[in-house]
Amino acid sequence: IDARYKDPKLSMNLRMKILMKQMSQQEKIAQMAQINRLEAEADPKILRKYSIGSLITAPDSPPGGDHRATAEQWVDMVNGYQRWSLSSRLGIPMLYATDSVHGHNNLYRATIFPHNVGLGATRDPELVKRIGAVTAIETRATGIPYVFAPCIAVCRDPRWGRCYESYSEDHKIVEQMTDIIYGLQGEIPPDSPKGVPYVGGKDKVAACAKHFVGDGGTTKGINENNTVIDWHGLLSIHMPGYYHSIIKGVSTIMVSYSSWNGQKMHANKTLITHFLKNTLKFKGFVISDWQGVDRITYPSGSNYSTSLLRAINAGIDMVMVPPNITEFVGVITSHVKNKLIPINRINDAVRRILRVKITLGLFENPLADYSLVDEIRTQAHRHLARESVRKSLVLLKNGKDANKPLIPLPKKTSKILVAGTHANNLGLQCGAWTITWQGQNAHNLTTGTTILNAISATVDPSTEIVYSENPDVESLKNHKYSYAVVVVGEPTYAETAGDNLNLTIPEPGLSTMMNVCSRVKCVVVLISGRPLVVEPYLPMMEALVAAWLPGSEGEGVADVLFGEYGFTGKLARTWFRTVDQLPMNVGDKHYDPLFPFGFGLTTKPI
Ligand SMILES: OC[C@@H]1[C@@H](O)[C@H](O)[C@@H](O)c2nc(CNc3ccccc3)cn21
Repeated sequence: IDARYKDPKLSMNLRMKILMKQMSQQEKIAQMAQINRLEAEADPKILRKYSIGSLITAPDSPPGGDHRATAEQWVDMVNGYQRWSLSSRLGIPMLYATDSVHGHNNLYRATIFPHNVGLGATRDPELVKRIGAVTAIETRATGIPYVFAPCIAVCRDPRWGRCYESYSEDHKIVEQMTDIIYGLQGEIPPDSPKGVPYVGGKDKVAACAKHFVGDGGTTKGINENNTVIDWHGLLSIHMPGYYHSIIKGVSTIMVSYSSWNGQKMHANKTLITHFLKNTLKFKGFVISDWQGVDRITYPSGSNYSTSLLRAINAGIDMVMVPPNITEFVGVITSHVKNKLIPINRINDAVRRILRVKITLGLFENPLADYSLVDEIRTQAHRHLARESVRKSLVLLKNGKDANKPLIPLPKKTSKILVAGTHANNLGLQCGAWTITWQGQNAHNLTTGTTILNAISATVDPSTEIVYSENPDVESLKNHKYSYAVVVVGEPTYAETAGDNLNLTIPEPGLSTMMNVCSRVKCVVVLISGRPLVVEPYLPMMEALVAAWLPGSEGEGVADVLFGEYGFTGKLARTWFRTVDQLPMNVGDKHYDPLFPFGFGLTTKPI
């Protein structure tokens, strides 16, 4: 074995050449697989037998299945797999991946940031870059060098279950927010060749711009469905985020489950190879989504061999969770033998994968250590998340009489009511992709500060706080509350589970809001992944705040409610009146929103 490919003193191209020359065809093909870590857990020897390219922490599979696993346990788990990979013939390190889409959200105690819908409302790319840097540190602290972020979808219909993963309906905001890549990967040096992946250091991670392309433009927001739009529309709305990500050195790009004008993206050679690789000169690797190859056919997996042939020839370099590694290698080997997949397609894919691994320094530092575990959930990280929450909240109404604003709320008063399902529930305020894929309606899902905790910590000690998730009408008669904070909103949801055609405020939150606000001067804090139907209830609200999915640092909500800081957030999404107006986006000819794109009342800090 000529092991000089492990020598960081050699050039990237020389190292790749030396390595590829020695790789068997089977070892090349196995590099194109990203297997579910549970497959390797069941039979770790496959990591020695095949030179498997990558492993994924499928959502809901923390170390030992323990959702409260410590950072050290994550490091030990990742290193365990890596040692098996290093014991393979050529010892090519595997690339371990996870979804850190709003902080390292699979890690218990990690700092959880607002989901992208809130970050778009901050209009602050510099803030988002800092969020990327913290996310990289907390992810690397667990030994993981690759994340499936940022999602740069341009959500054009809030009925889409993933709309909260999109920064905005306006591609210009999405383009700006690709600055998160500088935080995740490090700032690409100015003399770097365009389109080439860049990762700058052991506290940085390889990023993944997703989901290519048009994921946010499907009909009625139906997840994984069809995006009907002409070439100009696709290029001007859904594509610009990818130019900007590539210029900023993004290492990988994930393909969308959706179709463009009836053609599955996972089989679209024109867009993946001719446009992304040849026209935009993207030099990192293209990865499928989970079973995205299987879903080329309906039912999923009904003709895996054909799906795999079409996906690889379309230009996909790495396949996320093939059914099993043996079949994956077998099927592709036979397609190559039968001249259905050209060997230079395999070589192109492997070169791209190795380029990212070498850029990451994975060969010289394949094993992680505990050196960053004390960087998790530091005060500095919590303060950044709290700042993000403050800047993401949008004040939509402040006073039935605009001359008598309710916010900033007085800290010192006799008695206040805090009500609502979302007032004291960390799981609900973080949303999905938190500890578990779908998230959980659980108070102590992870560590953090609920909105109730934050209010209690902010008001004057002499102020009495009454907390009731859903106060009964009796208790509201002859009340003595100076005002009420009513925190209600959506359940947690991910992907198709979040598709919703009516977008009403769910019960019991709606009733709680009506019971309280018809009797007590109230500010409603809406915890949601998108705009919801509020027009009929506006008159009874004294004030209304869109808080989106703020994450673990609930103090950011109290900070602006009580005037520690002023409201500055601006809508990054049009707030419709009724769902039959949808889709309705800024710039449309017929535009009659309840609150327009860019709307947001401001307040002065006290
Ligand atoms: O988690 C990996 C990817 C994620 O990065 C994509 O954005 C998303 O489309 C996506 N969906 C799944 C499928 N969901 C799943 C949930 C729990 C266990 C296994 C798979 C995986 N992934």
